[in-house]
Amino acid sequence: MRTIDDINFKNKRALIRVDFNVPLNDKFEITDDTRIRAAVPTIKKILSDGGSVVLMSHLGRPKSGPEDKFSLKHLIKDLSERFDTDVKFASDCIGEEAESKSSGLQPGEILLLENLRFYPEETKGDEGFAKKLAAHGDIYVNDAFGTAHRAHASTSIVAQFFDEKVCGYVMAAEIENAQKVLDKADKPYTAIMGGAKISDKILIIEKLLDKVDNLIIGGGMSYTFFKAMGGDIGSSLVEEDKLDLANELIKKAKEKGVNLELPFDSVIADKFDNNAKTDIVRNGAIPDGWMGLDIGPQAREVFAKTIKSSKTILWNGPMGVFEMSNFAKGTTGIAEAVIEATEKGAFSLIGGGDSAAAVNLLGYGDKVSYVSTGGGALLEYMEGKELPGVKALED
Ligand SMILES: Nc1ncnc2c1ncn2[C@@H]1O[C@H](COP(=O)(O)OP(=O)(O)O)[C@@H](O)[C@H]1O
Ligand SMILES: O=C(OP(=O)(O)O)[C@H](O)COP(=O)(O)O
Repeated sequence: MRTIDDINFKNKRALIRVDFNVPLNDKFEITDDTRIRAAVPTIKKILSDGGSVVLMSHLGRPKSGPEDKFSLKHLIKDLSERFDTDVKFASDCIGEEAESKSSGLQPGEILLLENLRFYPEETKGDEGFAKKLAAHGDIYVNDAFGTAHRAHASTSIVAQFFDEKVCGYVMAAEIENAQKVLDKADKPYTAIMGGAKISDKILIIEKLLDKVDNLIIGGGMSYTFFKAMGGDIGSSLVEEDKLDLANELIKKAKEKGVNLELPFDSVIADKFDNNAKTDIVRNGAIPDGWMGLDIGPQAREVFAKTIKSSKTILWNGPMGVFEMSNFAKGTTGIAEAVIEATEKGAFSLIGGGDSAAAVNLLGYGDKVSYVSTGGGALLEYMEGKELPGVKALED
């Protein structure tokens, strides 16, 4: 795959697909800038060549058109400070305003486009929409590893409109690092999955069962499994149409001799609030009106033991709603076990927007082997899949 180092960007406009899907608090402040920080060297190389930069990204999962909370305008101040320049902004990613701003860019200037997902055409991979995006640049750069598993207009379809298409430094480094584990994972190999994007990530489990010795499932992901086994989960997060698949996966794990660990207990709450009333109960026995928001103390202990005896660890998805301090113990406990294993020589790979945020928030970012900007993308790569965002650069 060609990289930005193969190109001199002098007087060229680079259209860069970045993954600036960063967590924001209720004041729209960035709470973890890992994904932005990661993209800085790519942007700086292009600017120092004498080129200009058009940045495009999604933020969150807007359902129907523009929504203020998903606007990329919230990132302008951070980017302007970071690059010590007035980053320009187009309040629509396509159309006259955006085109006039991108065509008027001077060397050294940066333009940020509004959230691509304000158009359903983005996730549908619409060719007409991709062509309009392509008009913003002379060279296409994909540096959005975190979104490389999506065959969307800006991550994959757009590439066909460029003679020059290359990957940025984030993409190159992520692939190189993930490849190392894919080629040789020392055993015992343990995958830890959690988080909230159940419908996406549960599909990855089957393939991972061929690779790992232990599979730990915690966080929001676990309740679909408990419901599938006939347990009571109250109003915990669940993916109703994945119950059969969950049972199937439990069976397959047994057949393949993989040690599947689900959390024995949960910290439950009577509402989705840090100040909610809480209790600790056995999983599968959550009363109506209560929801599981973190793994419980017994689960922490059992999971930690497995993790500490592992030689390769792949973790995506927090064990609970770590953003609220009362539901962060599970994620903290697991992070500490991962660090202990790493200190004893294990290779630990942690990925995902929120997982990276959790690890950095705890100040553990430099104590694990590698923090990836991708969660779903990393898991799909580790399952052996070709990522559409990477394939589009090779075609
Ligand atoms: N039990 C739970 N109930 C609801 N949300 C949860 C639960 N456990 C974890 N989460 C949420 O999952 C989110 C992260 O999920 P996900 O996007 O899949 O991870 P990542 O971004 O690391 O790939 C976090 O915001 C966290 O609050
Ligand atoms: O946050 C992301 O993925 P992740 O939650 O797997 O880390 C990426 O920005 C992709 O977002 P998407 O899962 O809404 O396509």
